[in-house]
Amino acid sequence: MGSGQWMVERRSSFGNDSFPKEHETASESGCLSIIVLGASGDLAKKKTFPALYHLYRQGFLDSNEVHIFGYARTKISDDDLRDRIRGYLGKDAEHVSKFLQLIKYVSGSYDSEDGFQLLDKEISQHEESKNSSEGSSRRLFYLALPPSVYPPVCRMIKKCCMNNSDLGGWTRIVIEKPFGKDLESAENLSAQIGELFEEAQLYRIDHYLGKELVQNLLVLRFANRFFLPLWNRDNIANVQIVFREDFGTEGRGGYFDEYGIIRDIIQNHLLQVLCLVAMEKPVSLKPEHIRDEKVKVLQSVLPIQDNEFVLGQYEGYRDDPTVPDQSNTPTFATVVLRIHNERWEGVPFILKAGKALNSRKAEIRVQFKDVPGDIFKCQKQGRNEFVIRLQPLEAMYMKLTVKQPGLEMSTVQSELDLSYMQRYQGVPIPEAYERLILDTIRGDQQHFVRRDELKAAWEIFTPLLHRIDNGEMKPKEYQPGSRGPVEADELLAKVGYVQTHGYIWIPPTL
Ligand SMILES: NC(=O)C1=CN([C@@H]2O[C@H](COP(=O)(O)OP(=O)(O)OC[C@H]3O[C@@H](n4cnc5c(N)ncnc54)[C@H](OP(=O)(O)O)[C@@H]3O)[C@@H](O)[C@H]2O)C=CC1
Ligand SMILES: O=C1O[C@H](COP(=O)(O)O)[C@@H](O)[C@H](O)[C@H]1O
Repeated sequence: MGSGQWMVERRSSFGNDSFPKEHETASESGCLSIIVLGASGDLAKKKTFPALYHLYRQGFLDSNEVHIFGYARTKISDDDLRDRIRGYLGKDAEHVSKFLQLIKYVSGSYDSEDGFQLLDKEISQHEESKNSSEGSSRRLFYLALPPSVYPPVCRMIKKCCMNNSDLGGWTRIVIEKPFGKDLESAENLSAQIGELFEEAQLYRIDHYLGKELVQNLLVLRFANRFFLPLWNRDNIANVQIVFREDFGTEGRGGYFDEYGIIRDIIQNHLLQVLCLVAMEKPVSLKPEHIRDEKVKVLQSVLPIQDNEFVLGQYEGYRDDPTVPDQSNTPTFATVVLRIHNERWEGVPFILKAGKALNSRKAEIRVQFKDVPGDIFKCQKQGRNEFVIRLQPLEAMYMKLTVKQPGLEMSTVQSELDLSYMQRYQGVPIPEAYERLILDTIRGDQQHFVRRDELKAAWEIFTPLLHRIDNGEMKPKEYQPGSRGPVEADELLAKVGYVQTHGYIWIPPTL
């Protein structure tokens, strides 16, 4: 699908221009209701409400016009909900308690009209209390719920909770991943939701797109002359996009076992990062132009080869009582993707993700080819590598060979280092959810996954996932706290990644 098919909402304050400009928020005048569905759950408590609190603290949510509603089946009072989330908000008791007063809880089921009619009544009362003219109010529904209930919840919202939008008001829906389990189920989900809402009303959130250094990727690539001529198959040997966690499934074993590491991390978070690393320059920064380019890259990915992936499961994973004893679910995977286009033919994109490994970090490693005609005989010391550390300790560093300081003419591996903590002292880096929720209020879909993008992403992984689901693949066992299965390192070497021995990047200290 091309950009022409996507309807843009009339009152999207920033969606169509390059960078959001703070002053443009002033044009949003109707009162704003933010409804967190699944308010009793883990994501709501740990991410959604804290993000809303931080936006409130920074003045992006004005208490004169915003009200927040929690909705779930659990029967609790407003104060019970406030007590559940208080501890996740911060230490400033006065602001925390003012924020909590903005929250009201409504209990109801996800598939019957009673609860949603009650919710609508509460929202309308809030809108009336703010003298918001009908048609100008804004309603943001955040589905912090398991995907199985998205269709009934969307039907109920459509039936009971829509507001008029004739004076610039809107109703928007934020949907959490996983968006389906394979191509068919994702398309099915998209079709059901698509019958109810326009694409411009749907915000499929992938929180990796809200991370500071992920948001920096397009600037880095397209605003710096350094990178333009180098960013291609002539110079780059391979690209790794890596996610590691040093803990296991931690109480989410039941959820995780149904999905596995490919659906939980690789098909969404890492693939989104790949798109931004590999896509061509968009015509402009309009969301549709960017998303058009992302779709093109995804559609250029070749089928995954049998000898280009390794699956793993950490020892002890099945001890979790919510995980079946015979579970085949991978907690680790390395998958090599090949992009069949002029820029990337022959360059392996290695996506690696694992739970219970030896460290917690997410990074992109762009490894350059060897310098031809090595007069310094320095090639064995390692290749140039450009590393973008997404977390923790956001940084970009470029591993390069320099003369060893001193009288001798010898070479050593060193780095050009842009560590954010040192370079941007005192500048807070916003949480991904904070930024993305603000985008939804502003109507900027740039950092959200479009329906055709989602389809193309599932097309890449569905054949492999089906083979895993059918029990055709047995993951290799690895020790918790290790690098993962040794076969994964062997695969890396086979596709051309050259590990630098004896060099470790040490984040600078203040
Ligand atoms: N937790 C996390 O860190 C992350 C979560 N996500 C995604 O966000 C969404 C919410 O996640 P999370 O908060 O962890 O999920 P939870 O399992 O905590 O579910 C959220 C709420 O949904 C209701 N619920 C749970 N199971 C069902 C069910 N089978 N049928 C109907 N309602 C149910 C419960 O509320 P009640 O019973 O009160 O109605 C629950 O409090 C999911 O799609 C998840 O994949 C994405 C990234 C990270
Ligand atoms: O979506 C998910 O992400 C988290 C990791 O997020 P991060 O921002 O801490 O890197 C992961 O733990 C979880 O399994 C997954 O569902």
